[in-house]
Amino acid sequence: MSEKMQAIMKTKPAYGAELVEVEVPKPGPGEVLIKVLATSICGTDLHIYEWNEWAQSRIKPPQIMGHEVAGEVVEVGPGVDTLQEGDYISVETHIVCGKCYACKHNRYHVCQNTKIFGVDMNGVFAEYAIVPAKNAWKNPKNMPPEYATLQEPLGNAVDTVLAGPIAGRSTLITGAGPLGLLGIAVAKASGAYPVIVSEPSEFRRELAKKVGADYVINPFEEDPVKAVMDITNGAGVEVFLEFSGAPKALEQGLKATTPGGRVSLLGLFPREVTVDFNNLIIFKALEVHGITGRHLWETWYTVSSLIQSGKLNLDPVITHKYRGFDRFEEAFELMRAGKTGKVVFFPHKG
Ligand SMILES: NC(=O)c1ccc[n+]([C@@H]2O[C@H](COP(=O)([O-])OP(=O)(O)OC[C@H]3O[C@@H](n4cnc5c(N)ncnc54)[C@H](O)[C@@H]3O)[C@@H](O)[C@H]2O)c1
Ligand SMILES: C[C@@H](O)[C@H](N)C(=O)O
Ligand SMILES: [Zn+2]
Ligand SMILES: [Zn+2]
Repeated sequence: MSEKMQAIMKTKPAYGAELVEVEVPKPGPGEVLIKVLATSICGTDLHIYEWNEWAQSRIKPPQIMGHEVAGEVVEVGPGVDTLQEGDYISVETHIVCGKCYACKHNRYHVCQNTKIFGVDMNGVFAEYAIVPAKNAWKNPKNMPPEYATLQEPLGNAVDTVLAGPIAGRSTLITGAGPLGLLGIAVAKASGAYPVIVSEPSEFRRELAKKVGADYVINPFEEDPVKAVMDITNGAGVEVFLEFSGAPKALEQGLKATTPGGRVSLLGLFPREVTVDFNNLIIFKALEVHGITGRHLWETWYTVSSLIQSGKLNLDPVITHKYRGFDRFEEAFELMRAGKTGKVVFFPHKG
């Protein structure tokens, strides 16, 4: 007998999504079925919802949205010997080939054939979801689902913040959206000081303070470079972490970084950016990192341990919690308006 479930589905190639009732799927070979305990909205989901150019080129409706998740394995498909019913898991979203040059060098995070869970296939904004077993990450039973679902984006933040030494280092974070807020939490837990955050939204500057930022700056009202120089007695910051994707923030951050400092870039810019390489990078001997995805699986170990240490201040980052999906449109519109940190759904109402 088949069972039905609710799911947020991208039904049409147009703005928005629909709450639909569909059959609970059966896991195929190499897959498991999970009961979704918590699932959170990523900026990528918002792009799919808005149906921007990238989404139009990549997404093939109808498709269930969502990729950040915590869930319990309720059925195991043929050939899966790494998971069993009752396991409590999250999911690495990058499905890598294991065969390309990058994979053969253990650089799975830059696999040349990466498929993305919840982007290139059905995802987790549903009461139940199919997960490829090889991408499951087992959680300790006592980790709250609202934290466990944040591990995937936390992995992006961890790889950005911990791409070089951070303890005791002055740090500038540009952008306090959901990713930047997670970055602040990781930087503070890792001993960065002072953590200076540049963010134009007042709501998000307040969140940044709650998460632990030592100084917040509105870059539209004061010059972040001057503010950083004042705070650091003219030295500039040791570490610049870019989480905004704003070209201006990149320029300001490079100017505010001390010569010989470290720059880690996660934010994705809307277009090609122009940078004065000679004066802002080469003559300053900056160490610059591009950050993408998560190291498999080192980053997951670090994220899990940081959460279990109790040192990550995640509660202020989670601004909205919804039981069920009934109000999903409200959640997406709030996020579009920049009036949220992380938004978490608990799909089962009981
Ligand atoms: N490289 C990767 O693997 C990866 C993974 C996930 C997300 N990202 C990117 O990381 C970035 C952050 O993600 P998010 O979900 O938090 O995005 P977001 O758009 O919600 O947050 C960006 C924040 O930057 C702020 N901002 C805008 N202009 C600014 C400026 N001049 N100076 C300082 N702050 C400014 C915005 O007000 C906003 O709060 C995005 O660009 C996203 O695409 C990259
Ligand atoms: C899928 C994308 O949104 C995801 N956060 C990543 O790390 O790639
Ligand atoms: Zn994502
Ligand atoms: Zn590969």
